[in-house]
Amino acid sequence: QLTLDYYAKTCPQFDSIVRDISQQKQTEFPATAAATLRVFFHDCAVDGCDASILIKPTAFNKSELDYDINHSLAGDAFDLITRIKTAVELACPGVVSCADILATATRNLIVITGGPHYKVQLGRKDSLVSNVSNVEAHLTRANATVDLMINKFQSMGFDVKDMVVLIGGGHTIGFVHCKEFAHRIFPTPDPTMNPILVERLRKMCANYTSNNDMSAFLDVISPGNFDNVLFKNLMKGIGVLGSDQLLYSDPRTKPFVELYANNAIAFANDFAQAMEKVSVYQVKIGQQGEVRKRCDSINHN
Ligand code: HEM
Ligand SMILES: [Ca+2]
Repeated sequence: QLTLDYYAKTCPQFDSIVRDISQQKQTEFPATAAATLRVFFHDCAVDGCDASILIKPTAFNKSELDYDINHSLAGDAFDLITRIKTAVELACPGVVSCADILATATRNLIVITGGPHYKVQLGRKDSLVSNVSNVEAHLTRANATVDLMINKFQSMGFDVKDMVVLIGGGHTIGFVHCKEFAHRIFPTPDPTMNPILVERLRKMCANYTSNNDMSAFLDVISPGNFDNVLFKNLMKGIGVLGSDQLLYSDPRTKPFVELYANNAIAFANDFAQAMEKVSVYQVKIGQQGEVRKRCDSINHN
């Protein structure tokens, strides 16, 4: 089973290495926290937190990264994990899994950006496979219905309240590309979006078909701070992502949006608890996995 002090004897430097490099990278590249949190969620949701998302596609294997939703995962996250893995391998070769690095770095970055602390159990093994065909059943798109979202989270063992706190926490930092919300502003505006925001986003995204990089903040008010402001935004009709804004229209999810908008402490506590649960979702232990030599490829023995 997983334990909090898994590396105490075999890699006592683990915590300080992950902490220092996460801090450095976030200072240098402030998009790192959101990038890493999204990669972590996309890893855990597909066959558990086993670093399967980090495997690069090869000529012989279409990996999870070949799935279109995963094309927009940001490079800063992968770079961070490579940096940490390199340092950890120098200090304690062959001991620390990529899955543990990703889980721990994600927690640290949430704390660095102002979010709550939670404990990360350790001892995950890295996956022996990463297959593009495993992704479809587990991740949802920007145009998802609330029914679909509830179903997918339920299949992971998360109830509606967990789902709302995870999505609202996940989307309190980071970016969304124009193509993900273009249908809400062109040609006819989505009536649930505040008209001033519609105008602003229309200007920002005017050239989005020719410039695919155009993006907006998911939380237009406090994009760099890990806080409960996204929930307040949804109550004002200034959510950017359609699937986020729907959480305030559906009677099953609306009460939780209101709860978290009005209670920052409840948000912090419930988010921490839900992330602790995500972090141990379907983890591999013992012979179910390996400690990868490089995080982007499965070991060749
Ligand atoms: C139904 C559930 C969800 C849907 C439909 C969804 C959808 C999306 C979409 C469309 C984007 C924008 C991607 C882009 O344009 O590059 C995004 C970004 C993001 N998502 Fe989610 N998401 C969901 C749940 C979550 C959860 C549970 C978390 C974490 C706990 C999360 C964390 C993030 C983060 C941090 C970003 C910003 C990434 C960055 O700036 O690099 N999402 N999500
Ligand atoms: Ca996985």
